[in-house]
Amino acid sequence: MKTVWQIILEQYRYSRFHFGIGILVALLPALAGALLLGVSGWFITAAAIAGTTGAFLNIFVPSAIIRALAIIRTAGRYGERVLTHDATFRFLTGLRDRVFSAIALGNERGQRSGLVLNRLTLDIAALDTVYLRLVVPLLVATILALLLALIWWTLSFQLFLVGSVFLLSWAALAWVSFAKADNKNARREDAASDAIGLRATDLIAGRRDLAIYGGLIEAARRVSNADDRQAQAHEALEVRSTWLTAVSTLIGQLFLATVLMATIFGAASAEFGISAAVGLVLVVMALPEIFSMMLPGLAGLPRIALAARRTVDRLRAGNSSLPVDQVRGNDTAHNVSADAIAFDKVSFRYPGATGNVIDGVSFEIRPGEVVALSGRSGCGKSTVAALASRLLTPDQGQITLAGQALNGLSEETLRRSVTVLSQRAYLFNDTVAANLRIAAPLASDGELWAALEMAALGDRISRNAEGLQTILGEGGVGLSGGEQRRLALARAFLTHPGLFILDEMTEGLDERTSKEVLDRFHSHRGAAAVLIVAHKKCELDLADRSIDLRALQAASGGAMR
Ligand SMILES: Nc1ncnc2c1ncn2[C@@H]1O[C@H](COP(=O)(O)OP(=O)(O)OP(=O)(O)O)[C@@H](O)[C@H]1O
Repeated sequence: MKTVWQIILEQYRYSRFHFGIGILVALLPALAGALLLGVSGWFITAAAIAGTTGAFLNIFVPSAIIRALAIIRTAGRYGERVLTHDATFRFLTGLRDRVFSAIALGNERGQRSGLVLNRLTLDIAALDTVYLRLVVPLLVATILALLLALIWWTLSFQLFLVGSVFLLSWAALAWVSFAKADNKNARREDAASDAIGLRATDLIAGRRDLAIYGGLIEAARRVSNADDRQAQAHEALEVRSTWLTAVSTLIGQLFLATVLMATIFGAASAEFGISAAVGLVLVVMALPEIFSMMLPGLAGLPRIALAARRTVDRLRAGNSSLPVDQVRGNDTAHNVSADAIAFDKVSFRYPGATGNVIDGVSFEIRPGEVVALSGRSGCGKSTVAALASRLLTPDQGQITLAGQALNGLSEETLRRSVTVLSQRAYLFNDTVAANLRIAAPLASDGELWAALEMAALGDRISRNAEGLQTILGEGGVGLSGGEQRRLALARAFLTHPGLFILDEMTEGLDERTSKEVLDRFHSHRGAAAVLIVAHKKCELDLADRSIDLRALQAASGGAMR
């Protein structure tokens, strides 16, 4: 529950004004609603008594008060919806920003994207309710309870005693919900939801292989099992929520009956008048409804706690991975006399691995030079490429780009200075132009056509009636593997970086197409230096110099894979 408090505190700090005004405005309709019932009850009874006894009763003041309270309640409800939702959405907007940057900085690298997306959606939806369903109703109920206790105290000690017992019963119910939240079933429901997402994705993405090897039914059964587990956990949480509502309703009804008795005795012993007694009973009638507003928040606590813990972890990891000023700095990698990139005794170990995959590696690539990185499969070539583009951060040693520490560069400078071309270049479900403008948002149509020409894709795209506005399917469907790679090449040409990193760019292409794509790249890369993770002869042929990573590791005395 500590992390739930942390999230509440974060929201309070994010905007104290919106946090406070939401609670104040939520208090108005609750207070006006309770008073409306009380004053109406008193007024109707007093009018009835005046009618039978012929006593004088000023009907104008109470009527005006009733009308004013009705207006305040209606306007307050509207204001409450607007302001509490506004406070929540403002906070969530800021939170999403920070969570997305934490994910972008790679804190959940290694986890499958479907899993990250599923958790992110569930977590943000759960945190959505913290202020609206937990903080606001709990504070409103507490403030009203204190006000009522004060009124009872001034009217009758007996009434105060009875009222306090019931208010404390509700407080105990809220405390038990906090202290004994059903975290086990919340975790079970969460794990089952993850499993459904992952298994369903596998089933859909791998349906061809599953059909070939006869695994479709088993894969479907695994999705269905996860669904059953989620339903069981969900049911257990719902049973708990139903119990909570039942106990709260029971407290409310007992409360009403007891206050009714206490006021009857109070009126009978002339402690207070009959009209005031009816008013008091009606005020109390409003309480169960006000207290029931906090039930959805209390019932959802286990899920909220899970989401809060994961979000706080993400934010912590995000803060520790790269200081914000490094991400947003306005530095430039422009020292033309320095090497395009230099590794100095760089070591890296994957989390959970037993040893360093890269161990004390040093090499440099001079401006304009094309260097091929070779070595047997699994020796760490792609890891070096990921380190060079700061997708991974070294555990030891230093990497410099144009003489500046890679770690100290802003994200913007880094992405302008280094372009990575890999076999996984993703093509979005959007127009050709939009896919290209990811690299250069301000590029004109003419520049896009020029880049397509350089990548030998101009003819293919101009054959479509829509030209640059042709929609590509998800993942670039509609273009062949070679054409998709060329589109990624055109996108890269729009960036004009100081260093290109080619990691298995021609993977999956035949020798002829690979050579064509590489030749295109070579003749239009300009003055940029190139680091190629080389698997094919045509990639080695392109290079001015070749580095054998295994030999390099052995020379530095590092581990040999
Ligand atoms: N995310 C990861 N977590 C843990 N280990 C990893 C991860 N990625 C790669 N490895 C391990 O690190 C080692 C180096 O992987 P890397 O992909 O860099 O090798 P490579 O030389 O590029 O291989 P290939 O030529 O087959 O593509 C391998 O043993 C691999 O299993």
